[in-house]
Amino acid sequence: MARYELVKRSVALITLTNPPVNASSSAVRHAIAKSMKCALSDPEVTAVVICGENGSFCGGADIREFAGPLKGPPLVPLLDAIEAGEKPVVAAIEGVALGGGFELALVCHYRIAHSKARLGFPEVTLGILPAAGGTQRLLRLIGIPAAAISLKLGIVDQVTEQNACEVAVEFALRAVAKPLLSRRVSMLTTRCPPDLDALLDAVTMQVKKKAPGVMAPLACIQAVRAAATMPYYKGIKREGELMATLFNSGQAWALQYCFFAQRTAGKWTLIRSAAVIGLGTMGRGIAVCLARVGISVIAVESEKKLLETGRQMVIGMLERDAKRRGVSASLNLFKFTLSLHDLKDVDLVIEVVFEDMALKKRVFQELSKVCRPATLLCTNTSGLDVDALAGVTDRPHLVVGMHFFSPAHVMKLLEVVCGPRSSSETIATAMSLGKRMGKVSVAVGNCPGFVRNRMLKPYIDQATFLLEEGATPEQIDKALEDFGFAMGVFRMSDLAGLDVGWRVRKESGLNGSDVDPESPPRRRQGRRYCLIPDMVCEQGRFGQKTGGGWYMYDKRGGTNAKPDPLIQNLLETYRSKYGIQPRNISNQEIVERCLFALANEGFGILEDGMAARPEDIDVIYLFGYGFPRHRGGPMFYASMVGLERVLKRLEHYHQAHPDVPHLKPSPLLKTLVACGIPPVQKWREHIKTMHSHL
Ligand SMILES: CCCCCCCCCCCCCC(=O)CC(=O)SCCNC(=O)CCNC(=O)[C@H](O)C(C)(C)COP(=O)(O)OP(=O)(O)OC[C@H]1O[C@@H](n2cnc3c(N)ncnc32)[C@H](O)[C@@H]1OP(=O)(O)O
Ligand SMILES: NC(=O)C1=CN([C@@H]2O[C@H](COP(=O)(O)OP(=O)(O)OC[C@H]3O[C@@H](n4cnc5c(N)ncnc54)[C@H](O)[C@@H]3O)[C@@H](O)[C@H]2O)C=CC1
Repeated sequence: MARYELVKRSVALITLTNPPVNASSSAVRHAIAKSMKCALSDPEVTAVVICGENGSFCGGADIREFAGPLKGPPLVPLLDAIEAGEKPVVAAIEGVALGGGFELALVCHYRIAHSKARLGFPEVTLGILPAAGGTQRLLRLIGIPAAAISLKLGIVDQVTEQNACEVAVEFALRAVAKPLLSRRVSMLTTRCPPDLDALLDAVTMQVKKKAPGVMAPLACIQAVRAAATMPYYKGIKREGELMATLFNSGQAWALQYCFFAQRTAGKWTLIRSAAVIGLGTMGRGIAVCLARVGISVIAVESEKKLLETGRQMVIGMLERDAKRRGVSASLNLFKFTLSLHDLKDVDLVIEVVFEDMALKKRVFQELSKVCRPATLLCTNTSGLDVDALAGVTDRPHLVVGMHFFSPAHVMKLLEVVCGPRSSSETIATAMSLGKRMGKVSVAVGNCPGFVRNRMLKPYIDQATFLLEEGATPEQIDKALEDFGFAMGVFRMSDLAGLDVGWRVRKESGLNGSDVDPESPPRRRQGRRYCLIPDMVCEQGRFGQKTGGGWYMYDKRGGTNAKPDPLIQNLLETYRSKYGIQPRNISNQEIVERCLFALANEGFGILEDGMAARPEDIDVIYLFGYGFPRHRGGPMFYASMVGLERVLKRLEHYHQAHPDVPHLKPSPLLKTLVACGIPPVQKWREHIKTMHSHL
């Protein structure tokens, strides 16, 4: 609830840690009290900085605790002790410092605020008033009446654009030798206008007119009068009396109820029950994601034995997950069945059977018959046409893709695939269900591979072409890992499984019996094609799960990748068979060809209207492929390299490899260069919205 650490050898840094807004719950107050005691008693510590985690200083008291008996250290003595301490305390304010959070900042001897920080006392909207000295201290600091900018008023000592905490630590070091007396706000005298009574009477009239019958604003005016006319110790007593009256009033209860009701209302959900069809690799994880957020799940398999295996896997995953999160496993939310007829009442179905269009169509036809008319029908296909599935149902507007990534209960990304007939409500429901499951949901258009996998193809193609030309999997992976990826393309493919892509290539006629026997070597469907990935799969090497793929592993499921002489051998034989003279390939060429081809496809996707914004593509790659965050995502990276350079290099590589269409610069990239290279946030202004599929 608060982290305590020593920084710069002599500054105690207290970080409030109570997400989402670091509200000062009883546990947080307890942690502050303990940390302050440590800081004040440690001779090494010369100054203290208080800040909040995740960009929020403190959103005030934990309003949920107002409903029960008051627990934990009371705030007033805790704050008084901070102010009275003999070591300078600096508040580093980012995000919000509201209510009790602002009161905490006011007892600090100095306040450093980020320029976007929000400070204030919203208590009146909850039917109470700032009752931990807030009314007394703020007025002593800024006088009556007051309205202007915090810095001018002297509420904060420094406004910064940088990390407020780092600035505060430096500030604290400089404050060590300075006297603290004048920094204790409760010791100041309130600056009052001569006509105080008239001013407060006028404000009272206004408040009565604007909010007739509402108690809290009137109590605030009385507290202001106390701050103006009484010494601090009497003023705070008066503030407490006013709070006691308000705190137990029906008005406070009603207003606090409204605060949460407003937020609960926003969480209205259509989905209480769902079904998952197919308990293989993906179905199990998806079932766990649903149950984790309290949705009851009917899980369907095709055979008794598979159902039992699936059941055991799901239960195991749920139990491990619950243990990790310190909650009890929600096993009672599950029903396992072999019959689709059990799905007649569910709100939503996610189909997760094999990637086979004929099979999926049969499932969707059957679902149309058994599910009630309002049930949403979703597919986890990794690339099949969502609209073709919608077309076999009686409700194409209620069909949408929900494309999870493996392992589904871990990976954050969810692509919500919008078919041309998916209704806005259907898309919105899938998006909000994704959010509810803790996913980062991105709406994408219905094109082969959608966004992530469509972009992955040119990226992987380039890597395999580089293999043909003379590179090794290790060299390519090393170059990409040096760029920032946790795993290079081959190690990542071994982890995901090579058979998935192999099956997709077979289905699209790129290998197997459907290949045109007249095709020239290393060409398919009119373009360059590398046969090496198929040859690896033909040897039963599917990656980690089979103990070998692009690398060798010590056992099936092993993760320790070692270069495999067998692959080296295969590459040499392949090159000599096709008369390829291997050449030295630089890391720069590896990174450029893989990443510029990736971004180039991204431009194509934007142009086709399959993603709404470059930001969407970057988020897909950050959360769905581990693109190094410090590079911003493929589109942002392209903008940082400079679009002109990306264009030139693509032109260069396309000239060298004219049979690789993915290297041909996309028209949108050319347009952006031609119109002065706008920043990434402005690209959408140059995308023809008439083509948008979203
Ligand atoms: C004999 C009787 C004697 C009685 C004497 C009584 C003495 C009692 C002494 C008590 C003295 C304490 C004085 C004090 O500290 C007073 C206070 O501080 S009251 C609280 C003042 N703060 C606020 O009013 C802030 C409220 N929050 C907001 O305005 C917004 O949430 C905020 C701007 C911070 C963020 O907005 P946004 O980004 O839009 O997010 P949400 O609004 O959706 O919120 C996200 C999430 O966080 C929950 N939440 C936010 N603030 C609080 C909070 N203060 N306490 C608890 N929870 C909070 C919010 O509910 C959302 O969660 P959900 O799960 O979605 O609901
Ligand atoms: N494996 C992956 O990394 C990813 C897969 N996908 C997609 O998810 C879907 C499933 O893939 P996986 O889980 O990997 O396959 P899988 O082969 O592991 O599991 C499929 C399951 O569906 C079951 N099944 C088949 N027909 C059925 C029927 N009529 N009724 C009930 N169950 C039936 C099978 O018994 C099997 O358990 C595919 O469309 C795939 O393209 C999507 C994203 C990633």
